[in-house]
Amino acid sequence: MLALENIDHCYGDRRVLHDVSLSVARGERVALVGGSGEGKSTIARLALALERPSQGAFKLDGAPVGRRGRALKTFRRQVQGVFQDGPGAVNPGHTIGRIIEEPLVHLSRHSARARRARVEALLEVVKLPASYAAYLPHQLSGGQLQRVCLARALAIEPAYLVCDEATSGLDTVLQVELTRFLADTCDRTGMGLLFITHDLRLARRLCHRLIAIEQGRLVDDVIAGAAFTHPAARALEEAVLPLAPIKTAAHKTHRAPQHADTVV
Ligand SMILES: Nc1ncnc2c1ncn2[C@@H]1O[C@H](COP(=O)(O)OP(=O)(O)OP(=O)(O)O)[C@@H](O)[C@H]1O
Repeated sequence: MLALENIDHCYGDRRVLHDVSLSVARGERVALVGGSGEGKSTIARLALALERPSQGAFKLDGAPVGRRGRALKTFRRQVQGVFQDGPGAVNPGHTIGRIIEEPLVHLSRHSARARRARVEALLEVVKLPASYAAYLPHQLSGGQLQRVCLARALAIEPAYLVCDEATSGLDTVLQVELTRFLADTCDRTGMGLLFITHDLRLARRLCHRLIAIEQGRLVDDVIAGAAFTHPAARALEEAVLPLAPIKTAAHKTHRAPQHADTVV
């Protein structure tokens, strides 16, 4: 179990998280949803031990997470993350193959040959040609780099994965394929997933449980099939864009040309 317990978090004298308690069990897929600036990425950074909470406990399998050295390395072997900013998350001077291989070098005992085979398999998983292993990051699109970051995070088969808007830069077909792959991985390996997103539909499709955050407070926690009850969470649900075009005054005055208007 990856668990944040009664977390308060401050930047300077500004408190951005208030008494947050959130846990992800092995094999469980939990979505954290909320609007912009509500505290989702802060929770992602805390869950990945990239920052330490101002107050409260952070535990992995019941034990407090170590702050440095071997304890932190053990944590990194178990918990990996993917953020939205693909280009910012990779070394621009390293090849794609080296980037994906990196956690295997530091956190596993794979031989060089086994690492190369794993890189190839991971590229296939994220729908990139094996030849991309030799490319540099600037030769890939933002969405392709996003997939490289996902491959890197999955390389050591972590026990938990934290995705912060990790599929947001991808087209819908790829999003569906990769979320299906993530779900399969969780079922197959028992990986726990904390999936942070603005996209409620994606969250409901992928996750067992949905947690809503507003102004640094967790305000709702429901199973995927159930409706939210808190007004802020319901507002997220209702804020889905309608399929019809938005009607403006200009729509009314600028009538689209009818067949009869057209001079042939
Ligand atoms: N390093 C920082 N220093 C100061 N304030 C910060 C820092 N990081 C985040 N904040 C503040 O914490 C609050 C929560 O930010 P956070 O990035 O966690 O929100 P979010 O829900 O992930 O937003 P978005 O969906 O827009 O990425 C915001 O008010 C933000 O300004």
